[in-house]
Amino acid sequence: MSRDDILPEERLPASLLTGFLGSGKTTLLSKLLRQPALAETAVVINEFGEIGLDHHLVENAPEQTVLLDSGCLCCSIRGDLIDTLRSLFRRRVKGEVPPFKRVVIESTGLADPAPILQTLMSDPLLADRFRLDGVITTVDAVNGMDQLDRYFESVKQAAVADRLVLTKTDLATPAQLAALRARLRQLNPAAPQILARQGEVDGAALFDAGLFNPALKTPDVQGWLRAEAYDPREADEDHGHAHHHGHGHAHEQTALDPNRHDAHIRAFCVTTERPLDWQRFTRFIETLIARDGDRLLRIKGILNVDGFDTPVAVHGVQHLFHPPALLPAWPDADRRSRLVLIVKDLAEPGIRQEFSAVTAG
Ligand SMILES: Nc1nc2c(ncn2[C@@H]2O[C@H](COP(=O)(O)OP(=O)(O)OP(=O)(O)O)[C@@H](O)[C@H]2O)c(=O)[nH]1
Repeated sequence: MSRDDILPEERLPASLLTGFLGSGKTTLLSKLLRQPALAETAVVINEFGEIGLDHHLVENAPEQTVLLDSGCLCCSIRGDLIDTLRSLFRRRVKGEVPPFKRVVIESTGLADPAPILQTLMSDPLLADRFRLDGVITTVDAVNGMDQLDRYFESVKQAAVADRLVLTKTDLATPAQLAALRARLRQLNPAAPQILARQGEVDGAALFDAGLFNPALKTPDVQGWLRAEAYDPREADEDHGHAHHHGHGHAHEQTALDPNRHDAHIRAFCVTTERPLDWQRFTRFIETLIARDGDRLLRIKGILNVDGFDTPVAVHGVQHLFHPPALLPAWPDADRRSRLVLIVKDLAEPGIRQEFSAVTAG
């Protein structure tokens, strides 16, 4: 790892828009694309049922939209996604498509987000040209509860989100909305919950969720990591645009109903004040990946590494880790290493213990 590993900011941001079948992805996207700030956006759509609406969207933005129609994004067509994104970039360079500044990949409602994220991270050409801006997950305010109960994919999509958009809020009762929000906050404490009606939301709340914020021209560690959201003392605080009336509903993950899929997911943050020995940290991560890679839905972190004046950012999805990036500066006076983990069927205390061992004298 060296300064050469600093991620180039000029790569195009790519957002993954996911969410259960019929949860309002296309409605949201078609409204978003009408916002001036998102005018220069290319869209890659994975068709899977409900063709009519998606075609409507394609008609709205013919040159910037590429349709992937070979089935479910998460299984066989990873190669297609690679080819599509590569070709989109080539066409952009040749001037065959408008010079888009960001990409949104709309996945099928049944997709597991992990392979899509891995594709962006692992294909060398794509990783040179695109950077993951964030995962945006739509959750139906009326049917979301039931979908979370019944489909583990739906839980996963919500758990790994950087932004949660609660759709169809015009149809939900206040009680439905409050219950869903509390559940989502427990599942994913860090993601701001944005309320949408007929796809109307402020695009600024959904994009630029990544580590590199072009507007700030500097890494936005807080916005990306949101490590404080995992602190139990902060758990009742309002995140993002959420308004809830803290009656103690979101704090302790221990209260999870064991019969729910949610009980398989843990989202937590491990921290340490002591600078980390890079080799020991690497061993810790490598062991974790080798043993539990399938269960690491997402890891993000900022590390204070012994011998480095500035922090190192790490980001991984399951077995795949992005090359660590040495950032130009610490964002503030807080020099603690912070590692956020979203895991499935992995015991939090065990990981905490292993992480402490990395930092033990
Ligand atoms: N009342 C109401 N209806 C909505 C809202 N958002 C979406 N819908 C409707 O819900 C249905 C599904 O919306 P889509 O945008 O097609 O959902 P999707 O997630 O793209 O669906 P798939 O591509 O099939 O997974 C459509 O009939 C939309 O008009 C909303 O905020 N309020």
